[in-house]
Amino acid sequence: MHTIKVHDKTFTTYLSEQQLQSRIKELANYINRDFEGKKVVFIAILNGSFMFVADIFKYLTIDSEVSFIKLASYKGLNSTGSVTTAIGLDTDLHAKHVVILEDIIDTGKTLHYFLPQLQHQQPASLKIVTLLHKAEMTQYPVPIDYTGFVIPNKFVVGYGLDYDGLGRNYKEIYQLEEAT
Ligand SMILES: O=P(O)(O)OC[C@H]1O[C@H](OP(=O)(O)OP(=O)(O)O)[C@H](O)[C@@H]1O
Ligand SMILES: Nc1nc2[nH]cnc2c(=O)[nH]1
Ligand SMILES: [Mg+2]
Repeated sequence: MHTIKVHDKTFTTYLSEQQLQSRIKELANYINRDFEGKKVVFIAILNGSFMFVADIFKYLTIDSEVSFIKLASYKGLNSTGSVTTAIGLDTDLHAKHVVILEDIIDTGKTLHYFLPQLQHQQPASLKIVTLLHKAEMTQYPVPIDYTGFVIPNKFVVGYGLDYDGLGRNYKEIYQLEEAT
């Protein structure tokens, strides 16, 4: 088991690079199958999703556009209770097939806040992909269509996910060590 230190906290390996990459390839294949012959606009939610989006995109074989938006709700280890939009949507989604790409769905607040803004544009279809889902924490209903891994209620970093701005630059995902 490998440990890393991010700020004042210690994290241990939870998902290896190999586990992540093979699951991401599977997710891409489901999307390729389900949207065969269609064009899809992927909406990537920054910052956390940047590595996931870069990797899943390499496995897509359908016509794929991408548009980035920046939402944030977390400070340190906890949800702040409010979601802010720092970079908004610049793409018209009317009658398009839209797929949201998230790194993690935890309380569900971020997407619960954002989904009505997308639905308002009346896309032809709207699906959600998340690499990680902290299922036992999700209090806001979010209709997830594709999940990489259901994970326990422990704070994770790496592979795009941060703890107070740091820790995004790892190929693996790490879990917070319990205080003893
Ligand atoms: O389901 P929720 O409880 O809303 O949590 C999920 C959100 O939290 C993280 O973003 P964060 O606010 O940390 O912003 P970041 O991606 O810029 O780190 C993550 O990328 C999701 O967007
Ligand atoms: N880095 C990180 N961001 C999150 N946002 C919501 N849950 C988490 C988590 O466990 N880790
Ligand atoms: Mg964050």
